[in-house]
Amino acid sequence: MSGQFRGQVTLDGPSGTGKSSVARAVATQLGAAYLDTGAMYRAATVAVLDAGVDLSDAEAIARAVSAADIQVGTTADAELVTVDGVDVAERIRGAEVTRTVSPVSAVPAVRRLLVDRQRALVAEAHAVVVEGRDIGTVVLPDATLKIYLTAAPEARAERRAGQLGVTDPGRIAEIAADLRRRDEYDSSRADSPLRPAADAVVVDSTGLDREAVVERVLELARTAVGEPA
Ligand SMILES: Nc1ncnc2c1ncn2[C@@H]1O[C@H](COP(=O)(O)OP(=O)(O)O)[C@@H](O)[C@H]1O
Ligand SMILES: Nc1ccn([C@@H]2O[C@H](COP(=O)(O)OP(=O)(O)O)[C@@H](O)[C@H]2O)c(=O)n1
Repeated sequence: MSGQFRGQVTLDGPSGTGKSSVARAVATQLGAAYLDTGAMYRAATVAVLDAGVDLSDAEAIARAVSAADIQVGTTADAELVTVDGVDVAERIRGAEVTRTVSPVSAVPAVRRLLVDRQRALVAEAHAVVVEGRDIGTVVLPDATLKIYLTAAPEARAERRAGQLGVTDPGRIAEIAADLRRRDEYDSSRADSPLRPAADAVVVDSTGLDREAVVERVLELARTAVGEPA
């Protein structure tokens, strides 16, 4: 970038495609803020689990989320996630939250609440990279650049297994089944389903390493603001 980047870059896509790692690197390179909206839905899930509400009761879920003080950081180099003042950065990555997050995030009142907060956080930044499932379609429909990241299911399961330090083939197959279940849930919900925005650039990361994906997104960002790629 010759000057300072100003604008919004959105990264949506299924689990394990590289959204978080790519978004963080791109934000750092652009000198932009970074928002992990998945961490917000995961933190909301912590609040729901701790409130002990019935997971089939959408109203009770929404009440628990709106009663909680959920804070997330907006810088790429440190993960700050708290619920009612308690650091939950590790807990939100655990199996219990991962299993429960899709039903919680399918509740429309939860989405309204968190989308409002996402827009407020983004409004504070001159440049921002935001990752999630509905950022290009719903949260920031006028973003400067929209990326929809995909990768073959096997690659995604292997990456997630690598991240968790899992090598056992049986466990890798379970991880693949979990990813599939969550993606189906996220793609088929009525409110803000996972899908590419009409004007998103689809980037398939299957045969690319992380650095190549980051470079591709940076090129697209330079082009989007009228600089030579
Ligand atoms: N292009 C890539 N090739 C191989 N591994 C990757 C690539 N992009 C990301 N990874 C790794 O895959 C894992 C999952 O990436 P992550 O960014 O958490 O994905 P997501 O946010 O989409 O779930 C991480 O360990 C990350 O370092
Ligand atoms: N903008 C978003 C971001 C996440 N989510 C939900 O939150 C879950 C966790 O998101 P995440 O980005 O942390 O998930 P991973 O890609 O890291 O597995 C997703 O499976 C969705 O159910 C959402 O509904 N909308």
